[in-house]
Amino acid sequence: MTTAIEVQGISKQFVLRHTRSLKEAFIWLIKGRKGDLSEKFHALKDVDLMVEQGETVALLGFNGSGKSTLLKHISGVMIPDTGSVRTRGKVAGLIEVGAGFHHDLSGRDNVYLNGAILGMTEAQIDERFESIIEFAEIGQFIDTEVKFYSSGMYLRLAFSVAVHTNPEVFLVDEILAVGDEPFQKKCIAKIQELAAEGRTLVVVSHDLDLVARICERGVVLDHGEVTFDGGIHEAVAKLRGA
Ligand SMILES: Nc1ncnc2c1ncn2[C@@H]1O[C@H](COP(=O)(O)OP(=O)(O)OP(=O)(O)O)[C@@H](O)[C@H]1O
Repeated sequence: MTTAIEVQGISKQFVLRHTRSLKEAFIWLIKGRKGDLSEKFHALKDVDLMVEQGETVALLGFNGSGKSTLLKHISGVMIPDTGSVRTRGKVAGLIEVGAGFHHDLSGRDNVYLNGAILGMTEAQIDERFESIIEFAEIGQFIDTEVKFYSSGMYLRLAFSVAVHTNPEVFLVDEILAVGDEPFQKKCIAKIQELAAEGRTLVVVSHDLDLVARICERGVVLDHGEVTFDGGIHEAVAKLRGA
């Protein structure tokens, strides 16, 4: 088996409070700048995660447990303080929906811009363009600036571009909640199709019934630590406190 994602001992700290009162800063100065003036906390603590090619994994946990932070490390948009992340093959992430979109450009231009950011050549985008707008069902709005799109339209186009990059590893963060029901069904079907083709999938979602349908493995995070890693049904049961 080939490893698609290898996360080894990663930790990530965030600064809780950047600003301090003058008094606090003064005391800190006269005490010889001892300690750290900013308050920090660990969003991820020594997390290990090995995912084999073709595995479908759900990252589960309560709000603030570190799921999105871990996904951002896998996608490469965040760098860990310690530890390492390695991925094999093309990774496409639907993490911050339409993050690569430019508001003042049309849907069409954004398909090219976003497609290029996600590693497609112009010729590949030309070839897949019709299929991208067809899947997104954007139709006549393709030449409208995306700042006038509804959040659902934005999502459709972003999702469509991402799936058309033919990623080996597909990362999805809670985006399925944004679209309407028919589009959600279509996205889920597409995700299942990618999984059936042997693509690697990592999904973050609070919809436990949905992830149980899509994923085989569940990784539960709690305060930045992995507390369970195993079968999806057991992971869901753990989270539900069963
Ligand atoms: N850029 C950042 N700067 C400071 N704190 C951050 C940053 N990103 C995330 N955090 C904090 O890290 C913790 C973990 O956040 P994360 O978004 O990974 O949680 P999550 O498990 O995805 O939560 P949710 O289910 O609410 O989406 C939270 O307390 C969050 O406030």
